[in-house]
Amino acid sequence: MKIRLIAVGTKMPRWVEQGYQEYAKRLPREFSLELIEIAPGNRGKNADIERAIQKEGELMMSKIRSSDHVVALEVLGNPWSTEQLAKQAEGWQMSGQDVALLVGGPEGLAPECRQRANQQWSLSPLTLPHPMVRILLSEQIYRAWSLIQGHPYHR
Ligand SMILES: C[S@@+](CC[C@H](N)C(=O)[O-])C[C@H]1O[C@@H](n2cnc3c(N)ncnc32)[C@H](O)[C@@H]1O
Repeated sequence: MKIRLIAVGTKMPRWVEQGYQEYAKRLPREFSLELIEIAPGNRGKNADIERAIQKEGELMMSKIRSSDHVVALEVLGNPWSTEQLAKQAEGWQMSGQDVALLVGGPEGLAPECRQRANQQWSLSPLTLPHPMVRILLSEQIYRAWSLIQGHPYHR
């Protein structure tokens, strides 16, 4: 199974890239995590925010494959425990589908991306900054893999 993290935001600070890579690089090929960055829409002075979200949504949709199992990261999504996440991940593996995890920009995901999602996953009831979401995701995906494998990382 390949997991693709499709996330709004480019040119992240080094600590974000390092934090994300720290866990993503530990995953094996058969449970790999790949990051696809979506350029944020224009939010400059007098910018049309609706247009920015729409543009992000179009770009994100162009990266999702018709065969993907799509999981939208949402504050109000399902608050899976690590054990529940590991069960979900086993189900994703058994389905034979690749997985697309969607992370939105400052105002969240575009409506068509929300509609395309097969599941919604919440990392916390807190609204998190999207760079931090990437790092938490790579750590939790690695933790779920560790749990499935019986690897000592997850105790
Ligand atoms: C700054 S947040 C957007 C906040 C926006 N008001 C919303 O409700 O979606 C940017 C993105 O990070 C992700 N995100 C933020 N907090 C999250 C959480 N607690 N659980 C899951 N995803 C979260 C979502 O994908 C969101 O679209």
